[in-house]
Amino acid sequence: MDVLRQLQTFFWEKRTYLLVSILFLALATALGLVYPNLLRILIDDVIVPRNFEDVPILALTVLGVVILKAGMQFLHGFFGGRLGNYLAYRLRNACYEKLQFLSFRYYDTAKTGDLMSRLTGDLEAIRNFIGFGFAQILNMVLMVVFGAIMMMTMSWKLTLLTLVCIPLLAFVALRFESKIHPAFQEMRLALSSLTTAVQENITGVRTVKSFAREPYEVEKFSTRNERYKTNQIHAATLWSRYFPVMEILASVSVVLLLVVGGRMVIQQTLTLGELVAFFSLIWYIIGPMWGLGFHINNYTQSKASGERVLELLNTPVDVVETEDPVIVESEQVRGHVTFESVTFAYGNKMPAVTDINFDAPPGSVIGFLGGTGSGKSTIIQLLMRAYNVNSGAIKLDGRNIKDMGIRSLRSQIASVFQETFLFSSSIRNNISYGLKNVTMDEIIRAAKLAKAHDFIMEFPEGYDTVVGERGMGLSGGQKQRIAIARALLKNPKILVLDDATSAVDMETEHEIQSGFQEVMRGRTTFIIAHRISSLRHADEILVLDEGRVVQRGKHTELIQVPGPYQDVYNIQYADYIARGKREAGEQVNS
Ligand SMILES: Nc1ncnc2c1ncn2[C@@H]1O[C@H](COP(=O)(O)OP(=O)(O)OP(=O)(O)O)[C@@H](O)[C@H]1O
Repeated sequence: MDVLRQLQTFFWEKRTYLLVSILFLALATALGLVYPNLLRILIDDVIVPRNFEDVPILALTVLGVVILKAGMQFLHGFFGGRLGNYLAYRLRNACYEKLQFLSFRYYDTAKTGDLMSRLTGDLEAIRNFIGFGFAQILNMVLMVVFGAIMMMTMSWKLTLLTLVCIPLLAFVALRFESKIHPAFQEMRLALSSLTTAVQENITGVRTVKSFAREPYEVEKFSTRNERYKTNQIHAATLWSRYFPVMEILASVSVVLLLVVGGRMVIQQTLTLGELVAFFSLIWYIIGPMWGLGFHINNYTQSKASGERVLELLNTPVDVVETEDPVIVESEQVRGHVTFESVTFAYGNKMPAVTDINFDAPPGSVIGFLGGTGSGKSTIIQLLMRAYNVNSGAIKLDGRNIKDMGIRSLRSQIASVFQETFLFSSSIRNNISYGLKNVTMDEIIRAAKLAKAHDFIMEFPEGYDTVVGERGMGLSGGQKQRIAIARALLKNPKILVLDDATSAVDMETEHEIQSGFQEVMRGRTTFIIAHRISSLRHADEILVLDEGRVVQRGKHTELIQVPGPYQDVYNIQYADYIARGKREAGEQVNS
């Protein structure tokens, strides 16, 4: 019920839809009670006394009731549908909004398939239950109550006899529910693992093919498909057993009624019309019992779905703004970044970075070098406040970034990451992503600086070329150049190049970097690179190892001292150094 109470806030505004929908369903149910009475009148007052002149009026009454009932049912469906759709619409928007604001920490462990199923299957279950299921459960109660009252007015003895069968029917229905519910849950899990297999296979199709793992993938899918099939067959078997059992039980009550009711008619304590009316009323009692298992199952499933959706909506966001965050305008920002004894760990793991200190005055270039997993990207993530630091402080223009508005901070930073994400839209939209009122000239200028203009113009549709999901149809280097153009267009005070030129060849890297020299002017730039050629012009280079700064200084200083920087230099410049030595030797010899 707590789930319902929480969901209530999402449809409370339209609660009249719920009330009206229930009201019309109750009216339709009440109108249904007219049929058995009409039958009674037909037999007792028309057929037996042979008053056939009343037949047309009775037929017209039946027609009127049918039309009226159909109208009520339509209105119930109409308002129920509106309510369910309104709720699903609000929940979908709320979930999507939540997904936008959830912290990076959440996404570190989130599963795409699971999130997708919350936004689709679970929302659908909630929509159905609030729109229809809830009213149906109330209606079941109404049918039993209305039906029993009506029966009482005819014969209390027969009514009690009918009601005696109810516990038995309810018992079977509940037993069925307790079996079908886990079967359905198992089916959902099996389906989820099936869709995950498909999703991962499509996403990782290149890896699968390069390892020639197609037969293994087919086998994996087939096993999961087999599990899904077995679950479906199990559920179908349960269903097919349920109905005959319920039918037999219901027939037993019908037989009992026939025996006892028939005797009462013979003894003239019940009219024939009343007995026939009783027989049609019995479905008012048995019908809801048949549906009991289904409705309870529907309720528990929707409740579980509601919990899953609410769990997402109630997930705490760990990076939050202070009560009164400082909002800085781009024009006021100078881009002075300082890290003061910053230490940070992901979850309960060992710190990813420990005691990081540096000062990056406006317009300076800071380079990071270090082996894989040494903490370079983590430093950048912390600067963007993707995570809160565990200790120490990160400052922008002397102000701790945790006191700043998150949007205001991030809008000062443009990043180009190792992995480029392009939206399935035109190249133009991808370059101008997140920016308003950008002219085509500005886009072209940024693309030219990123050395992307020429290859874009080679496409027949130029900047209007639509790139597919994950930037299909473009090479790694081309995607990266589009991402660089996107960052340059943002015109930020702080530029982050996280292995930004890793996917382009040396020559293009050189070209892009000469473009960078121009755009980096006046911006504080952080460069993460594996190639020394990308870092040699930095004002300060920090060499990291296992999250700690092990060397720092300028390129010219670092190559002089033995240490990791010199080692990397010696490896990357082996040819160059050997050539230098050869030339020096030749000069000495000559
Ligand atoms: N999202 C995350 N959740 C948990 N641990 C993480 C996460 N990201 C990185 N780490 C861990 O933090 C440490 C530093 O990782 P980081 O990505 O900063 O290294 P890096 O120097 O940028 O490496 P690379 O050059 O391979 O990109 C590693 O031990 C890594 O396993």
